[in-house]
Amino acid sequence: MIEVRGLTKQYGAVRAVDSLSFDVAPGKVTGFLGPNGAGKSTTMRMILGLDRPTAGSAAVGGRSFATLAEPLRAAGALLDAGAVHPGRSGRDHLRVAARANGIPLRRVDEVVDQVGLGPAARRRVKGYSLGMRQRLGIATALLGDPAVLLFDEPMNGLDLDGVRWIRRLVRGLADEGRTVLLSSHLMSEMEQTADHLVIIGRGRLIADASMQDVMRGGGTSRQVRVRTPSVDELAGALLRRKLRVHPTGDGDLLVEGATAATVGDVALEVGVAVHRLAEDRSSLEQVYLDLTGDSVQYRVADAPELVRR
Ligand SMILES: Nc1ncnc2c1ncn2[C@@H]1O[C@H](COP(=O)(O)OP(=O)(O)OP(=O)(O)O)[C@@H](O)[C@H]1O
Repeated sequence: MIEVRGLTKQYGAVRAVDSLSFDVAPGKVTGFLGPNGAGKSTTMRMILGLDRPTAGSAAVGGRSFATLAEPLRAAGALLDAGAVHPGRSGRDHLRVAARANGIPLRRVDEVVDQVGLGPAARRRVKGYSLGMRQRLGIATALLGDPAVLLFDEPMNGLDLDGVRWIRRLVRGLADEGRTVLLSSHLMSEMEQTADHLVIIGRGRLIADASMQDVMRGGGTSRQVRVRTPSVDELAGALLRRKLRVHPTGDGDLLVEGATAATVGDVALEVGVAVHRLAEDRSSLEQVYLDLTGDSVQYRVADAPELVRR
């Protein structure tokens, strides 16, 4: 469990993180989203005790991370995959980290296997591709077998196989009951991976809700596509019910702000045949753009159910 309460970070004139409060629950993948500069990395660094908050607090497993003697056992993190001594082999890097944290050295080979670093573990980090650095960073995070994991953009630099691997890895870690906080700007990946979302903008909380609720909250752009041989009749009936209807180029109708059930019921009432009926689900990307766009303030006010407190 991660508990963030009133967390604030001021850098000179810039308020990078502004009174942020949220929990990251165990057994789930929590996606951490926000535009560039929103304060995600700063928040993660404060959770890990790497940056001192201007105000507020963050606790990992009920304790302030900075006070933990062997932090890698409490929480593992991938923050900056470049932050490894380039002259060391991956394996040596892991051995140093294990020793410093009282972790048995046999864990080194276990995590090397787990992340699929293979023989590359014995080569100098200097020659690693970005993908290999990401795997090494993740191996370091897993070393202490921690209950809490923070991954900042772990998919960066990975090819499709690597991205799929991360998806399975974080899912597996959450299914084992661990707390997983994952930031990524890859919306389609987030949509497939996260159970819960914390979305921030300009250092402030925009949404803290399940993926389902966030997607429902984006329901303003929900529309239904319907195909009928009686286009005019159905369009007329829908318009009489104050629904907005647009013909598509290929003979279907798009009905805004309605569910498939509503459109189906209207068709039944007026006795017209329906050959196809489908809800166009908004993508997380669209919902995210709506939430983090310039109208953020209004959207939040419009959708208070997306912020738990
Ligand atoms: N050490 C620092 N000194 C001054 N300003 C900083 C420092 N670190 C971050 N900032 C500023 O704080 C704000 C939040 O940055 P942060 O890196 O946390 O955002 P982010 O959401 O992680 O963005 P990105 O997705 O681009 O990594 C930005 O305006 C950034 O310029």
